[in-house]
Amino acid sequence: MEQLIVNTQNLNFSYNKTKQDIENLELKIPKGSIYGFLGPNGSGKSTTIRLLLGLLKKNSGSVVLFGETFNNKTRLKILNRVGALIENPSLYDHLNAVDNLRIAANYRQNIASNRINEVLEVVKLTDAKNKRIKEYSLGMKQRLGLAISLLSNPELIILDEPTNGLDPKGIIEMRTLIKDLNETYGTTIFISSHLLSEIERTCTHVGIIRNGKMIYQDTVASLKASKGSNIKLDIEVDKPIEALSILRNLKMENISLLDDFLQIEVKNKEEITGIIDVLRAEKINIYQVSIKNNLEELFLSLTEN
Ligand SMILES: Nc1ncnc2c1ncn2[C@@H]1O[C@H](COP(=O)(O)OP(=O)(O)OP(=O)(O)O)[C@@H](O)[C@H]1O
Repeated sequence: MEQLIVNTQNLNFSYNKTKQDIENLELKIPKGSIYGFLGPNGSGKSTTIRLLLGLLKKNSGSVVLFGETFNNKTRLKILNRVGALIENPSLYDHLNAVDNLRIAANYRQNIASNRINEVLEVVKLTDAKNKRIKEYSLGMKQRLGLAISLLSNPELIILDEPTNGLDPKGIIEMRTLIKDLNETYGTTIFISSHLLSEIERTCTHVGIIRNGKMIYQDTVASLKASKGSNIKLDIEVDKPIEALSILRNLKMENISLLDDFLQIEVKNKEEITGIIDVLRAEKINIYQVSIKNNLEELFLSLTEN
């Protein structure tokens, strides 16, 4: 059986009596996975992370990390094996990366002096290590935050919305870094996001949370397999009503019209070429053909109230 790095059982928490913010949560993060924790805003991702790190006190249930139950006695021992980046890292703006890392290292136990250069290398900030943080981009700050969380060589890294606010370049750099850490060092990574596309690209496992309840938990491959095999298309044409009747005359099913778009469901990609050929032969101008992301639809249907 696969080893679980994080395992919560019947975890319950509420900020106040008016509502249950986390309800019977069973979070299961396998060793060596990149686990994406996905849910809309306010679904309970940050609260769960705070419960895992002992920053909030649960009402009931248990939190087991590395096979050990989290409590006052085991807290420090467990947290020594965890690195976390939650919200924006707190950095000293007027100091450079090396000094920031030195200060952070002083708060931790037994960090070897060469570890600072090692983590800078891992997050690809060696060339910028002497620059002051006020000259850093948000992406560089996030990577330095990650470097700080790597100082103690953690077996588990927890990242709360690590790509929030980053530009496309910053997002790609962070994504690559996460995958490299997982592949090179076997680090288990827990990453929260409200973006399915982010999780789909980076993660091996996924847990979907809504209103504090886990509503789906499996591998990303299983989630993709459950989306169904039909392909949904939107085709924008100049004469939508004519195009609709041409295709209906061909006995095509699953066609409808929304504004100037034909919405069609086909069984395979070859059918798409066939449809385009028929429409072009009838002098229908095609402006765009887009394939809908079925996974996105599945996520929405899972998370909609
Ligand atoms: N300090 C707090 N006091 C009271 N309620 C809170 C507090 N922090 C969060 N909540 C509530 O708890 C629920 C879960 O919030 P949480 O921040 O964990 O969600 P989230 O999934 O991380 O959302 P986001 O993506 O917006 O960060 C929400 O209903 C939120 O309003």
